[in-house]
Amino acid sequence: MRPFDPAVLRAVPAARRPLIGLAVVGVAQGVATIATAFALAQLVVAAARREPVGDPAAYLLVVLAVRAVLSFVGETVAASAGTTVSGAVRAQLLGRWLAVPAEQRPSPARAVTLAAQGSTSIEPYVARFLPALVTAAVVPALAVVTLAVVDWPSALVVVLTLPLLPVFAALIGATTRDATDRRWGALADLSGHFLDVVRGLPTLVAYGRGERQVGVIGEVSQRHRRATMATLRLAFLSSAALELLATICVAIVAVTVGLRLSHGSLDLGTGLLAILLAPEAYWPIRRVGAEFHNAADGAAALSAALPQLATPQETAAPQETAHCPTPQLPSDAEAGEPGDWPPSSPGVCARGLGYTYPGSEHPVLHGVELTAATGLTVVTGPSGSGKSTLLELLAGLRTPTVGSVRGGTTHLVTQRPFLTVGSLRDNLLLGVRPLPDATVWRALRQVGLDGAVAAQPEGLQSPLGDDGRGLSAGQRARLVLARACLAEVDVVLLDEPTAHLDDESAAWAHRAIRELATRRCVVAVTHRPELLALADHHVDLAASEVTA
Ligand SMILES: Nc1ncnc2c1ncn2[C@@H]1O[C@H](COP(=O)(O)OP(=O)(O)OP(=O)(O)O)[C@@H](O)[C@H]1O
Repeated sequence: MRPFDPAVLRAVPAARRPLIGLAVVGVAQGVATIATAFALAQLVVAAARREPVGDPAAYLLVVLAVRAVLSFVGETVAASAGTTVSGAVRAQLLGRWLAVPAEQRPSPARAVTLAAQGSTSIEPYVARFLPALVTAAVVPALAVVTLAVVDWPSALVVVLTLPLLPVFAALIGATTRDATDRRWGALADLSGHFLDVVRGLPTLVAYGRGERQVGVIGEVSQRHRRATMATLRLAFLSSAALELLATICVAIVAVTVGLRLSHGSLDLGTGLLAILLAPEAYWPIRRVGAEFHNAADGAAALSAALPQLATPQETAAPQETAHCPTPQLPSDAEAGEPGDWPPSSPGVCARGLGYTYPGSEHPVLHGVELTAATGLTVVTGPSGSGKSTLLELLAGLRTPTVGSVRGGTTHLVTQRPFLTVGSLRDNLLLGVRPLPDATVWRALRQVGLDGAVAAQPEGLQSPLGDDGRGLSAGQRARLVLARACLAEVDVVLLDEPTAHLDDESAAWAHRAIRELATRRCVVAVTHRPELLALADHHVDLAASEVTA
């Protein structure tokens, strides 16, 4: 975890302008700070010597006005930079995770933590810590150079004592890093556990195990609380330590200036300037130390996000590849090289397909051959034989360990299809271009859901809760089947589309799938013999062979 990693500028292009803006304002504020010390010293000297104070006072007012304007601009630029960068990181993370195969994505718990709280914590890091870092880089240097010109003994004291602050800050930072890492680990555990519990809550309640989770979540939360309190204790202690050290250093400068003033070896103006400039050399570094604790989460989140935002890793080359003919059955002679295959060509083809989950030693799929064109291809096999994995490979969500997949655009209906808060219409057209109501009703009719939707007072505009709340499991299954019918893709992949349906609803759905297969390539995983009976092609993963 570095205070600032320039890789951010490469990985998040949207961060460049705001961060450059922060640096420019920071330098201008540094110059204005030094000018204020000069103006104040002049005014005090003029007043002490009973000289006219009009000019120095006007000069001071102008400098203070400039500082006020710069401070306003600085706060505005910092606030906008914070939201811009944190929003850009979140958007880029989500875009990247959607673009890469599942095995290159972080675990759901880590992804949720990084995209939600992690990205949010980047905001204070950019808005508060980075401006402090710029000030710490500019103001002390300007103060020391100015001191060296006007009063070199004071400059010498500052140069000798100033490095103590970063050294202390670095020592404290190293301890904070461990505490922050522990906190992040506890937070990821908490998020992951909470996500699992919320997902499995209906099952846990059904089996009377819901209450037990209260204790488990309580225990994980306590771990997170303890880690947070440890970080806070460190933050308070380190701020106090840096404050004390800086105060002692300024006092040393002040005492030496005072002694020389009383000896008459230093004039009032120079002594005053030295006393005004000395704190300016220390406070920016103190502020960095204080802000670092507020921003430690953001810095940790950014360093965790940066590798994810790096240029896409080369996906592992398949160990062996096989020629994949066009699935426009059945002529191999018509097939070009795989690279010649137009992406929008209907159908999908897998050759010598094998897949091993990361971290596992045993392949789930091995040597699967499948060629599917317009029509219905049914995949069967015992539970755990890799049917869902095969659909994810055909959809391009996973990269085959062995073999190759070629195919047109796909629409995958998983066993846990995504339904979101919104109207029925929104959910039906999710990921589909806007379509007229008549087309939507036709799709609903095909799956036998038109009656239930028409019975709702608001029809297609009827609201739906998160995860399809408001519909039965069977209605949800038919809704996502209707959505698949509306999707303008080459290949529709269905994972047990009628698993939760009664026989009558299943018959509706089977008819809809059969109708869809007259114009699309449909690959359906099922345990239902009725759907198998409608298939044009059959892939049995138990036997790992194709029968027509
Ligand atoms: N994310 C994962 N990481 C590791 N192993 C996994 C993962 N998902 C599935 N598996 C394993 O891969 C195997 C095949 O799983 P898959 O879900 O593809 O089977 P399936 O044939 O669809 O089963 P079912 O008919 O019960 O739905 C199983 O042994 C499962 O434990």
